[in-house]
Parts: sequence; structure tokens; C-alpha cells
Amino acid sequence: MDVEALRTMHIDAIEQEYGKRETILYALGLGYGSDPLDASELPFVYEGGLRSVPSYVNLLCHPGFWAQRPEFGIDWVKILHAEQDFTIHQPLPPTSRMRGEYRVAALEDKGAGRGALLHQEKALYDSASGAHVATVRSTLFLRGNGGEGGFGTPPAAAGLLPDRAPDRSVSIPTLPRQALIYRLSGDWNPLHADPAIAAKAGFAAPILHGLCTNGIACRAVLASYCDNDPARLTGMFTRFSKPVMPGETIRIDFFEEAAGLVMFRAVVEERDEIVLDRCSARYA
Ligand SMILES: CCCCCCC[C@@H](O)CC(=O)SCCNC(=O)CCNC(=O)[C@H](O)C(C)(C)COP(=O)(O)OP(=O)(O)OC[C@H]1O[C@@H](n2cnc3c(N)ncnc32)[C@H](O)[C@@H]1OP(=O)(O)O
Repeated sequence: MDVEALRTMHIDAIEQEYGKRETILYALGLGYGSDPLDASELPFVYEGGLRSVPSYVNLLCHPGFWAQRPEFGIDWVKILHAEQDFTIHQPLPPTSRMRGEYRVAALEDKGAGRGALLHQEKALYDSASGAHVATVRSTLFLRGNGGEGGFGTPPAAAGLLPDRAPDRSVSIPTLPRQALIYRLSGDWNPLHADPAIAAKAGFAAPILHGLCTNGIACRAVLASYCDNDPARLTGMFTRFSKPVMPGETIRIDFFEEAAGLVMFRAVVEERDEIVLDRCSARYA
């Protein structure tokens, strides 16, 4: 891996316009609309009073799967999404044009054979007003690298969940084709679609995007703590601890820690395995 190329990497600001089609497609990728009689979530998939799921900031103005580019020497097939954090400064409009300023913030070397963590940051601005809409931090686990050095200061590790029964749980099923719908919103990594690439990465089948699970968690937070009003969600952190397979049911366990702060984990019900851990959401 060329650590110096990563440290000095520059990506020009990215402009992205999105309309009702993109906003609705993203929500469909998270499974919204699965109950035609449930009017509470309809505004996320219907143009009458359309609302944006706040976690869409994760995808907007993203430079794409650049880690595949050969000049960085990253073993890209082995990349897994490790953490995702977003802070909303202004509610995300259901249609708009955004500008994203993106940088690689740090490379955390775990040692030869143990991998490396690549920390990225994106600032999202409304193109017309210049208002700062969101700050997004994203960490990739480079399983096929490590022992080659690092740079920058990684973010502090997230705290453990309380050791007690959850205050509330919500189960959300996914479809076997969930990843194939979700990828249309912008993450074209073949790991989530092509069985041959999934096998090279060590999986029996294509796995679900981390950011799809993240968006499903966001959906559960909105329904459980924000009355499905996206303007009330101010931030969310997730750590991806195990892969999710499309078609599995994700149960989100919530721990109410303080006014406006809920911690949570996600468990795949079929395997009773924790797939998101040490997570938190902030809301007003
Ligand atoms: C829009 C365009 C977007 C572009 C993005 C493109 C990428 C996406 O397409 C890719 C995906 O979505 S992949 C799907 C989602 N992610 C996953 O499924 C990963 C799930 N996690 C794992 O499998 C393991 O945690 C695993 C494998 C990550 C680590 O497990 P282990 O190897 O067993 O690690 P372990 O021995 O437990 O710990 C080693 C050190 O690493 C730290 N660590 C572990 N998991 C971490 C995580 N998830 N985040 C941050 N740090 C983590 C441990 O703390 C430990 O550190 P230390 O040695 O310092 O104590």
C-alpha cells in the first residue's frame, strides 16, 4: 500500500443534485414502504409531503469506491466498512443540490497481518446557500493491509453499551435483494452483488452494505424516538461488528441513556449475532 499517496491524496469538491427519485430510491433501499397500510413511514417513499432519511448524508457527494484505484495498492476486495458517524447541522431537504468536501483524515495501522483503519471525513454544504448541512466520518477496515505505517489522529474509540436489558427493541426484516436495491443509491462495490467477488473476500454470498444497515438503524431511531420527523435527528454513530446477509432480520436494541441520547446495538435475529455495536443517536 502506498501510504504517502493516501496521505497526500486530494479529491476536488463534488457537487450532487438529488430529486424525489433519488430520495425515494434511497428509502426503498432501506426497506421503507414494506407495509402499504403504514402511513407513518409513507412520506419517505411518496412525493406527497416527501421527507429525506437523514442518513442519506452518508452517500451524498461521495467520491465513489476510489480505494479500488491501483495507485494506492490497497487490497480492495478485503475492505469492510468499520464505522460511520454523521452530525446533522441543518435538516436535509428532500430535494436539493449539495457540495461535498472530502479528505482522508488518518490511517491507523493495526500491524502486519492485523489490518489498518482508513478514516475519512466529508463536509456537506448546501450549494445554493453555502450552509453547512452535515459532517460525515467514515472508517474502512483494510483487512488485507497493515504493518505499513500510518498518519493522522484517529477518532476516540466509542464507549461500550450498558450491561442491562434494552429499554426498547424494534425488528426490521430485509429482503434477499436488499443490497441490489440499495447499491443503486451510490455504493457500487461488487462485494454486495457478485458472488465471485464475495467468495474472494471470504464470504459465502454477497453481504449487505454497512451503510444499508446504518440506514435501517436510522429508520428505527426515527420511528422510535423522533416520531418520524427527520428534523429531530441530529446525529448517529454506528460500528459494524459483523456482516449482515441480505434477507436477514435486524433487531435494534435501544438503551435510553439521557434526554436526547440513545445508545443501541443491532442483532441479526436468525443468528443471534451482534452486527452493530457501541452505537448512539442524538435527537431533539
Ligand atoms: C458511497 C460509497 C461508500 C464506499 C464504501 C465502500 C465499502 C463498503 O461497500 C463495504 C461494506 O459495506 S462492508 C459491510 C459492512 N461491514 C462489515 O460487515 C464489517 C463487520 N465487521 C467485521 O467483520 C469485523 O469487525 C472486522 C473484520 C472489521 C474486524 O474484526 P477482527 O479482524 O476480528 O478484529 P478484532 O480482532 O476484533 O480487532 C482488531 C482491532 O481492530 C479494532 N476493530 C475491530 N472491529 C472494528 C470496527 N468495526 N471499527 C473500528 N475498529 C475495529 C479492534 O478494536 C482492535 O483494535 P486494537 O487491536 O487496537 O484493540
